[in-house]
Amino acid sequence: MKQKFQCVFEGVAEAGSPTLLNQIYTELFITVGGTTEVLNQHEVTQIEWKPDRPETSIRCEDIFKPLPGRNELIRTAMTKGVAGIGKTVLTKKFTLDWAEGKANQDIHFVFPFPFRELNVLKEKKFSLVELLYHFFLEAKEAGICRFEDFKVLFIFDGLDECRLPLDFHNNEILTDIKEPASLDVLLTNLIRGNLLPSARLWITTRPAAASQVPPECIDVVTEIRGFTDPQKEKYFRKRFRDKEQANRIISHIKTSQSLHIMCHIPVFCWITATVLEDVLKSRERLELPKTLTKMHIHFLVVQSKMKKIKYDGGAETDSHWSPENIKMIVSLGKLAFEQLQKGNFIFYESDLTECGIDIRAASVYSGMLTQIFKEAGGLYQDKVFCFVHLSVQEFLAALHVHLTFMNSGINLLSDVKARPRVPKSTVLHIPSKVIQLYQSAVVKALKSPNGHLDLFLRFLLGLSLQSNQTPLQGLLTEARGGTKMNGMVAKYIKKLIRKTLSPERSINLFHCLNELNDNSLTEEIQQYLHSGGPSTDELSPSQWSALGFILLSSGKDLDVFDLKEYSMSEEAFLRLLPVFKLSKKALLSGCNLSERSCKALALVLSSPASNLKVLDLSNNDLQDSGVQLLSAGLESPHCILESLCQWFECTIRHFFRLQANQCVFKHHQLSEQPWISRNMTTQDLLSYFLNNYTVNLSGCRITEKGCISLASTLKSNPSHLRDLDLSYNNPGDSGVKLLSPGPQNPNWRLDTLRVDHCGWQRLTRGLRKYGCEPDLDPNTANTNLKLSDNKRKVTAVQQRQPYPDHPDRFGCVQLLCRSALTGRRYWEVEWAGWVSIGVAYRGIGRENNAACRLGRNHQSWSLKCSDAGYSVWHDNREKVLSVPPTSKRVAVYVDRPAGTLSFYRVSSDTLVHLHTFSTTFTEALHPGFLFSSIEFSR
Ligand SMILES: Nc1ncnc2c1ncn2[C@@H]1O[C@H](COP(=O)(O)OP(=O)(O)OP(=O)(O)O)[C@@H](O)[C@H]1O
Repeated sequence: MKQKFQCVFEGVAEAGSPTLLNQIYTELFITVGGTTEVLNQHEVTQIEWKPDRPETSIRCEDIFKPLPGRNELIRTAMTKGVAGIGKTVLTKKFTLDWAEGKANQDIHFVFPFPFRELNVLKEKKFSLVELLYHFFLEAKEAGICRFEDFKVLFIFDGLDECRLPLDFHNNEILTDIKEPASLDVLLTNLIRGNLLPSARLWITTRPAAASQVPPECIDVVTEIRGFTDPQKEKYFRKRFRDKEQANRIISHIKTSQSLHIMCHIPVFCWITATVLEDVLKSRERLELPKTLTKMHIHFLVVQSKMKKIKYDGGAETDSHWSPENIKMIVSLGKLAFEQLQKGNFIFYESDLTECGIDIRAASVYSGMLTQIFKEAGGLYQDKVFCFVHLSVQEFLAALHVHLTFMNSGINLLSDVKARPRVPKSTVLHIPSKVIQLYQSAVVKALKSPNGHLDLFLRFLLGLSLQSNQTPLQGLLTEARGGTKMNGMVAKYIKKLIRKTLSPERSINLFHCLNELNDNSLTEEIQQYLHSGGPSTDELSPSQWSALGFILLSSGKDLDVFDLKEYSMSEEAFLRLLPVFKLSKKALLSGCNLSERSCKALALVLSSPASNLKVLDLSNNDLQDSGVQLLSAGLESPHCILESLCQWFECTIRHFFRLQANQCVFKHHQLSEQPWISRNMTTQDLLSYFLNNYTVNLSGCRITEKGCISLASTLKSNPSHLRDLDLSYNNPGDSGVKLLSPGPQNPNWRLDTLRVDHCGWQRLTRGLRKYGCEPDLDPNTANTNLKLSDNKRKVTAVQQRQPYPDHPDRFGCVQLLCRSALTGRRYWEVEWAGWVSIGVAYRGIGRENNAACRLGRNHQSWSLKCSDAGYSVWHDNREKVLSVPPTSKRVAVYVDRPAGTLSFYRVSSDTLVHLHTFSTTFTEALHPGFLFSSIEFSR
């Protein structure tokens, strides 16, 4: 075992020449939790274990250790992870550590089975013991047969590559390890625990295939999330022993944000290392690859160059697309595609010959194809082959389909019989034919139950970009495609995303849009999360990180991070932290954030990479404890925050402006500020704010308890505080007394203590603490509007109401509320039919013409609601919103001093943000309602 697992084959220069696993192995970030489920929620029972948040990470050797706080033994573990994230390498490292006596020594036998190798036994019958003997001759030779007496671990790597039906529901029950059965029956019984229940099982898979195993068979799900930033660096340092070279490569990677992000996937680190080694050597100034396809194209270019120079005796200046190379790539592409379609990842010599590949030449081309020899004899008397990594097979398969279409006009994805033999020049100029190629690829990929064409699809779409075709010129007769065509394909994909697909599938389609350089990708993701898509809880951590990854690599300007645009939930915030991290301005107002987010925020603020300058945290439930955590981040020398809008709703911008470059502030100006010392505690900092600036603690759910600590903070320092805003809290009489200037507080110089709008209702979380009940004004009501007796309901009716004439009465079918809105106000409206809900200045025109309607002038703002959808109106300009009107309740929130008016859809008590107007309100505002004059509704 030691011998077998100490090497990995990574497509190094010489065929089959190995790299020592321990030399390159870099720790991976693995989290515990998640589900095996990828299809619709209701179809599969969720496994009951919920991930502990923030995520629990575990080490490779601890996969089978009981989870903290749970003593149950883990029989079956499943490790999920996207392509190239390191699943196979992880299982190898686990096995090697065990074989070397470093870990898991309680296990007596480890039997690793790559699914791709089991596939070839599909037709045969074995007993479990025979299967073990077949693959592990040592066990047979040692005469071990009572496996139930030992602690045995089976590792099944690559469930996504499994071509057995795994029919858990209909396969017969098998309990005898000596009874022969088909491999499918053997495996399903082993996994169900009927066969050898004492064994432990470890299954690895790409996420899309995880659901092939019923969730109740899995005790724990772990996810490989790839390399963290320090791990990426470690990887390159291990890879390049020469310190100088490692430094150059690392700093090079850091220059491209998306490349740096992409390197969280180990296989990219490996490809990047191979590509960059070459890029940095060459004198050409190559643009760094930023997408999956680009990366693989570069990889191919590098391999072709290597082959030309090393094996074909070519010069560096010769074209690397020599006739031999082209022939080889065409053959490899054919092999990759044909075998991928069949679901094969291991090939025999005959498969290669069929595609015109000469084995000797193939072994030379070791970067692309690695020979593996089955040492244990048995099944593999022949040489068998596989691509160095599955993603390389998927890329070459896509390249083959692309080249075939571009060079001969044949769509390999269409039905063979339906392939017309049309001359290429004709086909390539028929947009519908080109689109058909991509559409058939999308449909095929979506149909695959285990997502085995997902990556292929991404590559195929990536190859349709002209910019990606340029480095392949020489292989291609000429570059084709165009932005218009790409736009049409993107449109088709977006349509599909709007259908309810599993998150896994939708995410792959987002990846596809990213490959197509689609510039509305960010909006598409926002819309996906907002409407129709999964609830924030339904997405697994890796799906969130995929979304984050797509957003980050989309190349879109993410300077402003407005959480409301994605989802107003703490979960979404924590999951989208990588996107937030890169922003300069973060708008997190009213997003249900709590103390948990403060911890994460503090980490970001104190990170040297943080760009954040403006942070709006108003209307969240941070509370005292959260603010304490946040302060730790603010104290960091790396924090460059200039404006923390309404943090704790405190107006302390002045302080932060002082810290615009806090390093300077910390090291130089500190000494000049006698009241600040380098070791200031959070409490000291708070005192500092309180003593030096106008403080606004409005709407912070502060009670008498909070007032006691405020008072003590103020007392502990000679206070200079002049103005304290405690409005929208519930300090109670005693709290107010504690803070009020008077004989009991002789040091107070407080001129103003604001305690307006206070009361118990202000302790409600979120915006509802600003709740009010608008009172409909009958004097403004149009005569086609009927008010209920309690003035809480208005209905548009055809019969004119006998209202007396009044100068305030509207000619169009609308009305206003009586009381003007002050401060912050929140109300909810239930609607039906066609209604515009909004606010207006009292002076809005009363005539019966379009310009007097809500939203059709500069004096009013409105949200139009109808079954067809929402749109917002102001100054006669309409913006149609993409959120569907799945609920008949909307909420309106006005912060008059801040100049914001927000609309939300209320769905079972949660608010989905629809739109926010930001302006300066110059007059008193009144809620108002406009009805369609044609369709009378409530
Ligand atoms: N922990 C690691 N340390 C160093 N290199 C790694 C590590 N994990 C993966 N790699 C590199 O990434 C490549 C791909 O890893 P691996 O084959 O384990 O991915 P995978 O998750 O099994 O992918 P797939 O689902 O496509 O089969 C490896 O060949 C190796 O070069």
